[in-house]
Amino acid sequence: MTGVTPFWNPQRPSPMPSHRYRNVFERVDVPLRERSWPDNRFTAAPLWVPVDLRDGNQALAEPMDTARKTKMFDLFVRMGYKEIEVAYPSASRTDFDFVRSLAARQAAGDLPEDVAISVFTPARPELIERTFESVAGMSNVLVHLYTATAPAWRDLVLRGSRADVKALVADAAELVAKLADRRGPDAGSMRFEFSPEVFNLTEPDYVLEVCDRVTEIWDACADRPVVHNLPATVEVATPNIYADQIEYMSRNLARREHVILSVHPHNDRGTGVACAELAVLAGAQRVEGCLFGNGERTGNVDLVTLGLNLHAQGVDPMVDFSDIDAVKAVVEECNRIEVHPRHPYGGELVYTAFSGTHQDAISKGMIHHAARAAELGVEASQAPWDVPYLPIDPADVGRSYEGVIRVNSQSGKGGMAYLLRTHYGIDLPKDFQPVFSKVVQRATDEHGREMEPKDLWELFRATYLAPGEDGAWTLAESAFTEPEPGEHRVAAVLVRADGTKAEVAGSGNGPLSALTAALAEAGVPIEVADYTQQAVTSGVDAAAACYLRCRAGGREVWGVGLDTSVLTATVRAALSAVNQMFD
Ligand SMILES: CC(=O)SCCNC(=O)CCNC(=O)[C@H](O)C(C)(C)COP(=O)(O)OP(=O)(O)OC[C@H]1O[C@@H](n2cnc3c(N)ncnc32)[C@H](O)[C@@H]1OP(=O)(O)O
Ligand SMILES: CC(C)C(=O)C(=O)O
Ligand SMILES: [Mg+2]
Repeated sequence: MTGVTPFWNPQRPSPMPSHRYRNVFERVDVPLRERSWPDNRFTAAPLWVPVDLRDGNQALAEPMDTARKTKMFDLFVRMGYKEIEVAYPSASRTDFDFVRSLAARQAAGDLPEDVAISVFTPARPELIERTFESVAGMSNVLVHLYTATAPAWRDLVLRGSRADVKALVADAAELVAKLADRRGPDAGSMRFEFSPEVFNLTEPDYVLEVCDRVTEIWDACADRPVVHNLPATVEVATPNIYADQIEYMSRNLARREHVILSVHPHNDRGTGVACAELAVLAGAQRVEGCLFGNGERTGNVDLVTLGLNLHAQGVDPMVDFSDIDAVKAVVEECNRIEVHPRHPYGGELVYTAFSGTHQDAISKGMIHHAARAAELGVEASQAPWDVPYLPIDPADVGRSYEGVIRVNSQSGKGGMAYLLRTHYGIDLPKDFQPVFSKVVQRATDEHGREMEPKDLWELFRATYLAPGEDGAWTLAESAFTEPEPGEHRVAAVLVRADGTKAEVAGSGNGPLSALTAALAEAGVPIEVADYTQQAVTSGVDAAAACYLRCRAGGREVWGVGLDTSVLTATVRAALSAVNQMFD
């Protein structure tokens, strides 16, 4: 991209001082000229590690107490996470005590043996020692050591040269190894993780050197592989750059077969998920993140989105999201932060269409899906999913179809027809849908609000059913007979709009034509252009629905009747039309 504005682009320079920031290429040059990640594909889930109880927790205005931490930890276990970062034990008594509470639970056999407990520490001897105290007696522990390695952090925060920072890390790694040895042969198993904080802004040759030194100190081997976790602590570049950085490390790390390559993207540019996904394609085997993306500033990468992105591509995420709302409720309660209604997969509105064309497509897609499941002889929940505009079946994550279509002024006929069909068992004839849709549009334009299914039903009832049931023109008495096969007669008392009565009779080749003949005799002639009768299977208290497209005096109206008997539904539909025509 050049800075020259082409003739077709009328945009002008903004008043913002963009020149103050450096392009990432000036800061990190990854010596990778050919990459394999663009051609790689997902075939299996990486190891997911939730860091909500440490990284997410450190970003909360009110950090979690033991009760909230326990609730979230138990959720992770239920969901199937096998490695959980639980605390920064040297940071606070709360964090330390929480680890001790897990130690007690582990001793009591109340923690699954295959769940590793990770604790986080900076490269400061007294804090490392405190961290080891917190996990005394525990097994299946991961000690996670970190130090920033990027130039600005070396110069401004740690105030040391490349060699100084490497020595700081090496000393800390040695202390970790020593304290682990001191636990003795009977102590439970312990593994190690190292994070060069701000990896993504660190010179590739230097970060490789630091990581390799740690690998050596911790003597990475088949029995005790080392985790190297490469964070995008502050996201600064497009995801392809991060992928290049990860592929470079994956290709060049020493004892690669004994290194578990992990990533830890944050979301400052809003591309944390893309970074994590490309990093996995580039060789990462493990991903740290938080549920719904809580974390410092714009958050850690979102493990819900990552997991369900895999699910949506046919790859098992190996973590249970089948009750997403239960997961969300715990996360919201523990973090005291609400999940946005548009949040991928878990937001309240993400399986909902308000717009007409989307609703039409979803409605058709759902009918097709049900038919396909029947054809294959499988449950709808097991049939291949191809419903337009819904990347996954909401039922996979425990959502009902209730909110999939919601009607407002942006909606069309498909949406309201879907709601009447699914909530009230009423399947409006195709030609009738645009007619009622106009009525709905008028109402939504007027009040500007959403129409819930019950509002829609009320509008339908008031517009079409009420005129046939208690409109101004009524049939006081009626007797339908069939003296000969195919010859139908009706004798009735019609009460006119002004309250006067007329005795009328009519005959025809069916009850409806007999009735229209009688109505014509009474001065309310309607010509039936279309007749649709339908069984109602659920929703309303009626077995039959009748729809009549009627004409009179150059006008056309639809009469609708519902009843347990087909004949009464037909009579009501005719009166519905009469009352709309002759009001
Ligand atoms: C990217 C990340 O998420 S990193 C994790 C960040 N998380 C947190 O900070 C939450 C918990 N932290 C805390 O509660 C506190 O910071 C504590 C208890 C750990 C330490 O508190 P304090 O001793 O008061 O130190 P403070 O927080 O000011 O830390 C700054 C000092 O640590 C040093 N430091 C920071 N990170 C590291 C590290 N990874 N390794 C070694 N030293 C470090 C700094 O250079 C600075 O040293 P200086 O005082 O010599 O200049
Ligand atoms: C893994 C640690 C150091 C971290 O949270 C980060 O760098 O974002
Ligand atoms: Mg982080």
